[in-house]
Amino acid sequence: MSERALSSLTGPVVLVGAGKMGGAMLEGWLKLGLPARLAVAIDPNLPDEPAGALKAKGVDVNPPAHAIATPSVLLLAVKPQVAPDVLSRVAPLVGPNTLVVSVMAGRTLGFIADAMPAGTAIVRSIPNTPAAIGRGVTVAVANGAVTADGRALASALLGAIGIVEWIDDEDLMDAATAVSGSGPAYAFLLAEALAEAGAKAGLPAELSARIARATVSGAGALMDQSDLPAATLRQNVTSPGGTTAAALAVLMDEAGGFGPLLADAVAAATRRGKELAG
Ligand SMILES: NC(=O)c1ccc[n+]([C@@H]2O[C@H](COP(=O)([O-])OP(=O)(O)OC[C@H]3O[C@@H](n4cnc5c(N)ncnc54)[C@H](OP(=O)(O)O)[C@@H]3O)[C@@H](O)[C@H]2O)c1
Ligand code: PRO
Repeated sequence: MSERALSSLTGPVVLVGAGKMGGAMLEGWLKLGLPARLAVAIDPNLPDEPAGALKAKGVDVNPPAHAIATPSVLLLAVKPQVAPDVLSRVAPLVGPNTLVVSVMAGRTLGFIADAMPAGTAIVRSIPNTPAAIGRGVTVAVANGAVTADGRALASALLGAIGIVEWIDDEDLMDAATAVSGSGPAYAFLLAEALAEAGAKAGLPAELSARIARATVSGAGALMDQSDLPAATLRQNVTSPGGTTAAALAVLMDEAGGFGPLLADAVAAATRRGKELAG
């Protein structure tokens, strides 16, 4: 995190919901220089182990509300389904200079604004779990109350855990959630399904799982380090008349292949995001 971003923090960064996503983000910020004295985590039923790990790093975990200074940043990382209750509880913490950053799928800027004091600066974002290793992708949109400084602070915080793509049209958030927010699950499912397919083809199950996992992560790493388009990397594997071409004839079938299946999956996730808007 840049020194400029850190120095703009006059109050704490308060994390509401220290689960998988919020916990990974806080971890990333601490690693990148956020002083633990500026980190507060609110998660009333956080199990002893993660709570102890945060406390050991100096994070203030579940302090009484009256002991929390007005936050510079309030990060909302609870499940969208509990948002109405949780937002009404944390709204009194918000001051005129607090930047509220949400990572909740579906919940709109308007919904969050309605729960906060009038004029609150809000960034709605959707990160993904590779954030835990600094390789996240976050898509973000700001409401009209976010100043240039607020956007720079959000960029620094979200950029500390990977790349950030700002959009102006909030209507695109549910589709972005379906692609990059949920996307890591599709890649992990590919590794699982490839392992099962290898076992069905006669490989010992554990060997199949090992080589499938290493293949999916190796292909991702190759794509990361290459400037070539994904299609070219695919073509580089595909010898004319060879084994890959035989597999791709199935996977690239226009009616039943990967393309239409993934389009259906992304459409389903996009619809679910709109339902979660409430
Ligand atoms: N996981 C992802 O890949 C991902 C990606 C992008 C965005 N998101 C978004 O991130 C948010 C959290 O998802 P997650 O996967 O991290 O879920 P999670 O692991 O369940 O984290 C949510 C945390 O919030 C806690 N919580 C519940 N009620 C609370 C309250 N009143 N005050 C403070 N904390 C409370 C939960 O505790 P209990 O377990 O005790 O209920 C849990 O520890 C969701 O809105 C999701 O849409 C997730
Ligand atoms: N995980 C959250 C969900 O499944 C949001 C994107 C990834 O709803």
